[in-house]
Amino acid sequence: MQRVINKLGATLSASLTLILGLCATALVFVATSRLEDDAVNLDFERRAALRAITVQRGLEEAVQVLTVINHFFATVENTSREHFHTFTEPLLAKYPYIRAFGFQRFISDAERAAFEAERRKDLPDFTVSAYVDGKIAPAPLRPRYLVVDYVEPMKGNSAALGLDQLGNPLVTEALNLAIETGRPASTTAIRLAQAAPHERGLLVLLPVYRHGAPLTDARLRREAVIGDTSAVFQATELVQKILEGANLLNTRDMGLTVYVGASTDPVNLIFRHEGPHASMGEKYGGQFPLSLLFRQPGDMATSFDIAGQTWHMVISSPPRALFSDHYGSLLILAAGLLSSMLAAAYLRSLSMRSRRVQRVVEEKTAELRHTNRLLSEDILARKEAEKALQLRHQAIEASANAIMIMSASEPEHTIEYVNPAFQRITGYSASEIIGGNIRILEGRDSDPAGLEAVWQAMREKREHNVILRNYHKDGSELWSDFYIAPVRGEGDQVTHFVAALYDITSMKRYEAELEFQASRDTLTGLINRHMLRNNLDQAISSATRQQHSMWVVFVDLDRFKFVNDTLGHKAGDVLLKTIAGRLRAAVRQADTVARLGGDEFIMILPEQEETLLDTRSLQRIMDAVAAPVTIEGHTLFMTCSLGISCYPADGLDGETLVKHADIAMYRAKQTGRNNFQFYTPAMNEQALERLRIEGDLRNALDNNEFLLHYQPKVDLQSGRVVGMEALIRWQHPQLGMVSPARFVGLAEETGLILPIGAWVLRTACAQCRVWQLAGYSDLSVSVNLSVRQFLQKDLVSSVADALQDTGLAATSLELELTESLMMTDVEHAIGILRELKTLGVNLSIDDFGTGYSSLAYLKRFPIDVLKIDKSFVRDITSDADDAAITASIISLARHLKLKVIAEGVETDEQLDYLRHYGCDEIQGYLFSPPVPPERFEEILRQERLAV
Ligand SMILES: Nc1nc2c(ncn2[C@@H]2O[C@@H]3COP(=O)(O)O[C@H]4[C@@H](O)[C@H](n5cnc6c(=O)[nH]c(N)nc65)O[C@@H]4COP(=O)(O)O[C@H]3[C@H]2O)c(=O)[nH]1
Repeated sequence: MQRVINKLGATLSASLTLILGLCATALVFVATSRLEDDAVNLDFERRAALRAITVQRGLEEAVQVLTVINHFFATVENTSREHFHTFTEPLLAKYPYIRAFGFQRFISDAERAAFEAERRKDLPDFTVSAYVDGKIAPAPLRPRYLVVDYVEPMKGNSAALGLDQLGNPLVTEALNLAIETGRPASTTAIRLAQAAPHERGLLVLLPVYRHGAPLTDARLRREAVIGDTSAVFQATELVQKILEGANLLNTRDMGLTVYVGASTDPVNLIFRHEGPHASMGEKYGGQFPLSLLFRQPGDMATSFDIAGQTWHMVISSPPRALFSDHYGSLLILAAGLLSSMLAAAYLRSLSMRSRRVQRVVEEKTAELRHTNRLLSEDILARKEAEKALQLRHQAIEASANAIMIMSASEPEHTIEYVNPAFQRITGYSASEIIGGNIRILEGRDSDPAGLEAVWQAMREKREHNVILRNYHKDGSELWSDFYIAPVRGEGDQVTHFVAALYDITSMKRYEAELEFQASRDTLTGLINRHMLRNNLDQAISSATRQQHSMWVVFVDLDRFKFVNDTLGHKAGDVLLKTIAGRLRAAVRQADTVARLGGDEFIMILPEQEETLLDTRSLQRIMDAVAAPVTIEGHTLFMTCSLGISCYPADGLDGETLVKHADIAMYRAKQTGRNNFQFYTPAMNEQALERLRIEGDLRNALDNNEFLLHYQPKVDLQSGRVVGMEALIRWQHPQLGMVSPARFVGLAEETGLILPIGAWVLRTACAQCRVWQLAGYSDLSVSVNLSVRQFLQKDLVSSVADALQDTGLAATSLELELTESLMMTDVEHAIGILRELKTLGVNLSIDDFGTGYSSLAYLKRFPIDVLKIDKSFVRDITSDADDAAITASIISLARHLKLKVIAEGVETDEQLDYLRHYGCDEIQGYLFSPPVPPERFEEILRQERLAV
């Protein structure tokens, strides 16, 4: 298709070139031929004009000859025939085209005969004659005659003698004109009598006037005219002679026709000089088609007046010598045609050649293009490969991860390349590491198994991924996610290994931090419950391995809730942090201190070779907790209760050990707090029971299972019952009578102590009032207040309500508060106590001496009674310390003007001792245990009876 198009294009191009060439040639040719035409025409015009002017001048000159003859007549009067002959002879010789000179004379008819007669003297045949029917004959009669009188040369013209010219209108017309103008006048071409019939001549007349006659105007001239001189011109010869004389007839390059007259009427034709161009075809010599290419040559026609007669000349253009006239243009045409054709041919051949070349070029181009395409593709592929390589190289260089390339052939897998990140991550520069191997990153804690796995993978030429603990050049830990992969070269041979080392140190640190956080108690920084389990397991494992025993110590702060509720959680947190720090400081480094939550802590104290487990360590713990703590201006005196379980005796797993330590701690709580208790299996039973009764406790109040026992208080001076302490009892459906020691703590933990306490208060008040109304008006009742109750916001109002509702006087009510409760936050306690005192109730400190009561604070408490704890009373007779403490308390109370009462008096010795030291009241089994109301009433009655 392309070829066809090309071929067509070539042909078109050649044709176009030819056409263009021809057009250009034609244009040049036409322009040139026009120039040539113009030149030829100009030449023709010039030559035609030459001929015309030659003829005109020749005729005018000929007429001038007549003028000369006329002048002769005018000047020579009575000119004779001889004169005439003599005068005209040289002129005729000179102007051979003048056929004859003549003199015509006017004669009247009257004069005719005489005249004829006269002339016949010389010329016997002379007659006034005229053409009649084409023949010369005596002129018909007429008034006047213009008779040819003289004629020269006679030879050949003698026939004209005597001819009357007036019979010839042409002559008369010319004569009139000559007279009119005063100038020579010519006839048109006329047949000459003296010439052959076909010959035409001209008769030019110039009037002859009488001598001396005025000739100033036409009339005068008419009057004066006597005849005329004439010249007979043989028109054809005249023109011929004129032209020959000017050498203008020796060429036939142009035709020439001369007419006497204004038109080219053939009648007027007097001369014809044939040119070569009778017709267009002749004109161009059979080159008619070519003649179309040239501008048609025009004939030149010109008219002029000669002796009043219009002459007309037509000069035909000479035949066009196409090849001579248009040599240039034809040459241009030929050259143009030739060159166009040659150009076209050349173009065509060129185009053919060009087509061939083009075809070849196309083929070559296609091949080249194909090759180029392949080359381009190859280059592109190479470039892309290079680009990809460069990109990869740049990516590797820019990689945030350390990348190294190691030899696969070297046994130690020499490092051949490391990227910039390698130095940044490991601290080793390329120059330091290249040539070495990855062992440089290993350290004392590197995972041998992990490293060996990497080397094994390289030996087996496979990829491997492992988390390694490497080391930075500066010795710092460098955790890396290490990935290694073989690089295969030709023949699938492993030539290198590429290793990427993702620095996960910060991630590991973060993990460790998270782990730490996850293992730590956020408040205290101690390990938490979760981590405790691990530590316990490890400690158990260790103890098992070493066959050592181990203690698990459950530490519970006493009265922490009081702090938390009174000072707020913030203060509680500060307290916990302080205690945590103290606990940590109180034990060895190897020991574990964990916080379970709230105010509960677990300590793991493993036995060590050099330091065997000792209860002194427990005391150190308690002492650490007991040191005063000042928070927000409040000085707190905290105590704690410890429960200890021992591995392996009390349990073989962490959970059991903690549980048993908890039970023991609970036991410590039960036994008055601020002490430690070792776990015993019996405690376990109690704990189980505790769990059981906890559920029942919730319904006990609704089921009216509680009741109050009253223990009398006896005034030592009077020996009378002055009051009683209300002590709660739980009549459990299954367990029977349950001691408060078994459920009060639980009630306090569960919050049930509040409704229970309220019930106790109201019941006790009511009972006291009943008994007062029954006649024991001085009777007072004391009620224990738990921590929760003490911290209850509406404590004062609820107490007031109870008093009001029962009708008991406030002074008949004594509220017993524990020493440790008040000492936990003295200021707060003082505030509550003062409020209670506004009601008028009595306040006593229960269990006095068991806590860390500060005497300085004690005097600030608005209390009324100190109650010596039965633990002192119990041993006052056997323990000097207890006796001294008891005596001191009594003394202190007296000093502070407080009533002092001793509880748990069981023996007379105790009673004596107390009495001796001035104790005010006693309470104890010696007089009466706590008893139901009925029994108490009996005691009251018996006493009254005794009195
Ligand atoms: N060994 C011995 N013990 C004697 C003797 N005299 C009295 N007791 C016991 O000593 C305890 C005195 O009560 P507490 O110190 O207030 O100690 C009370 C008190 O703290 C608490 N409690 C009892 N009733 C209530 C109550 O209604 N409310 C509150 N918050 N606590 C109560 O339970 C604790 C124990 O109460 P109880 O078992 O009734 O035990 C009573 C009583 O039975 C004696 O001579 N020898």
